[in-house]
Amino acid sequence: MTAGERVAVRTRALTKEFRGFRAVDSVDLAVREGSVHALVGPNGAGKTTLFNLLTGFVAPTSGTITVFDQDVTGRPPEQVARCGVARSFQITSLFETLTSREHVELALQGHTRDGFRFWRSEKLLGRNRARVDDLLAQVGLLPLADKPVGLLAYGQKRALELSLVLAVDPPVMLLDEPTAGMGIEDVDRTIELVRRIAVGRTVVLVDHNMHVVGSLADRVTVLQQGRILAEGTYDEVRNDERVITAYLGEAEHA
Ligand SMILES: Nc1ncnc2c1ncn2[C@@H]1O[C@H](COP(=O)(O)OP(=O)(O)OP(=O)(O)O)[C@@H](O)[C@H]1O
Repeated sequence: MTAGERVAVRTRALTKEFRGFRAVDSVDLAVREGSVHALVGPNGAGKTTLFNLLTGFVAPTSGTITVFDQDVTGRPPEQVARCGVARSFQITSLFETLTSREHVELALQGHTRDGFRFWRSEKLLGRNRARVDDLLAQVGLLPLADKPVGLLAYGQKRALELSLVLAVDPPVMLLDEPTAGMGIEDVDRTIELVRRIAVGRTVVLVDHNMHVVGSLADRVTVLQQGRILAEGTYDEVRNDERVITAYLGEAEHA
């Protein structure tokens, strides 16, 4: 099997019940290595729950999850992360008084386990500094590296969050609504950013914005009431009658 045909993340009959209610119902998902795979669906379709299952934040009721053929079913988040899966968060979780540089330094230290070493060699500090600069440059924040995060614009904070996921250098990156709450300019900048950082990685993306999904996703899985309703390329799923009906239903309901 060549790279690109390998499956990075696979679920089989994955199910999560909350007091008898199936939020995720028998989901068979195969995310190909190197692809950007979007999870979409109307409100309450189970996207966030599936996302939480894939990262170990929620334990499944039944079914299995494998990462590069390694069974991670029921493993806690830190163990899933060790298998190469890192996630971003929808909710801004930054420290307003720390700078972007300090955030990335902390993320790198946490990742490399240097966090609790009070003495660190000049060489190590120098190496980390180059890496911090590189990560900040990748997300366009190097010129603002020493500004307290509280003074950054919303889109810049979201870019910083992406750099914190990148610091872990994960083979599989899960992005939860990276463009939520953004204006159109920031959305387009974030699309470019995700496209760049997706090179050489597998990305699972949840986003409500169909412009984002259409621009980035190689493959789209549409969920409805916890089940897979349709799957294919963006063009395939957006022309699928069942998908149109599901979204129209939601619009009418709203
Ligand atoms: N901890 C929980 N306890 C009970 N029910 C839950 C819990 N988490 C989610 N649910 C329910 O499971 C269903 C799927 O929710 P989920 O948040 O995964 O959907 P979603 O597709 O991410 O929706 P949205 O687009 O609105 O974020 C919903 O009906 C929700 O109310």
